[in-house]
Amino acid sequence: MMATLNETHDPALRSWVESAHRAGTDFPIQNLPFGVFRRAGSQEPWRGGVAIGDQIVDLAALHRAHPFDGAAAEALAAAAGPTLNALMALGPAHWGALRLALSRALRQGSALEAAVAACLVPQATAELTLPARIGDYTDFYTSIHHATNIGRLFRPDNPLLPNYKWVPIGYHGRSSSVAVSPQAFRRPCGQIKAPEAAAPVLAPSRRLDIELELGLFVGPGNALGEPIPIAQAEAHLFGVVLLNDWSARDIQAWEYQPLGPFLAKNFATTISPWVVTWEALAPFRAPLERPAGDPSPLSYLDSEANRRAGALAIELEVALRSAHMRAQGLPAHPIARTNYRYAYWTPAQLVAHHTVNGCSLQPGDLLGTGTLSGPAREQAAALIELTEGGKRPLELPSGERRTFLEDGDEVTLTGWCEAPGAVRIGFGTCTGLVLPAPTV
Ligand SMILES: O=C(O)/C=C/C(=O)CC(=O)CC(=O)O
Ligand SMILES: [Ca+2]
Ligand SMILES: [Mg+2]
Repeated sequence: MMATLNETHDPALRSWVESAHRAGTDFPIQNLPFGVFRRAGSQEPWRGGVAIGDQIVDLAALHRAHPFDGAAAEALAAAAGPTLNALMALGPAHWGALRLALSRALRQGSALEAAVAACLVPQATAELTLPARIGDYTDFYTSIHHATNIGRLFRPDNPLLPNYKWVPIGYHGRSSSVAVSPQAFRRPCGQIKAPEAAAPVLAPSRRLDIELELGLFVGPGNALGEPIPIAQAEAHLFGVVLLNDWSARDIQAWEYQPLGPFLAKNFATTISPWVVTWEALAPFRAPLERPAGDPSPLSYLDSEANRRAGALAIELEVALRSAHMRAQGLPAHPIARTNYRYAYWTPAQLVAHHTVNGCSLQPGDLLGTGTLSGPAREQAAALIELTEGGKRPLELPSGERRTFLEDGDEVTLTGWCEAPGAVRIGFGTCTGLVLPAPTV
């Protein structure tokens, strides 16, 4: 089941919220992403909101005004609380009804203009928190370019493992350390063993890296023991955020065999606060491109619809700003640019695979796509690839050089979608700041 184009995607729609039409806005009326917010510095309850232009529609306040009926009203009630789990649990019919009702209410000429205008909060006065209580977090490995590049560094003799083209590889991550942007976190300490050393030491990571990913928020779950067929997989996806899977490469290199990443990747994972809904992404679907000669996936991972339009074209960028650059007033410096459409496995395949053994997903679970490197060198989505394992430093506009992250570095991910006949929509930003390690 794939979200299809409808009146909410019409590029001709105009909102009475003027900032929704400013050039370059991430949040035109065709987007309408969901988040959880309150006024900054207040003790107000957290509640759901929808971004439009530079404003937030306060969904708790709107719910009290009872503007909608039926499924839209039920979905609005579910979105008024301190997490979006209840909304995510409802499924595409409810999500679509609420999106349509909000789109109509925000259009020029709407009879609900005054009622909705009374519920607007400027984004500049708000703080955002995690959109959902994340029960479980899984991180996949869907870029074959990343898998090949990093595999070459970790396993020179065997870069791309033979299972890669058959099975969507992933690992179970840790939801307790997923936080919303902007996140400041301490450089992790861990066991590190230099190649020539006889024994490891406990020390702050010196190879702290980023991973530019997307996060998929699960909607309705499946009962334990009941796989989700690929044809229904997308009905279980609520929406998409930017995700930075901060990674300590020196800790990782020593600990990861044979069970995979553990403490190298569970000290901080930053996501952007606005969840761009699955339905808002309908104009930006793309075919799944696989090199000729690659094996066809097993049938539970394959469908005509998935081959034709299972991928998503989302443009992604990483920018770095050091403490020195901030002091000099220099803007963040783009270091990589890529696109989600290069992924080897689609979101529907990830859902079908994750549940094929009967594993249950629950509303608010988070699936990381994996590092989204593209085929070209400047499309590498982690520093370990961009700098060839730390051998080719990047030059920053401040004159500094970087292999891995230094204390005080701030990394910002951005993402957006553009297509002919559609209005550009964006994801906002996902920013994290590296603080010095604790003393150990
Ligand atoms: O190939 C490896 O051993 C390690 C790979 C990663 O560090 C990447 C990982 O977390 C999955 C991903 O982001 O693609
Ligand atoms: Ca990752
Ligand atoms: Mg992580």
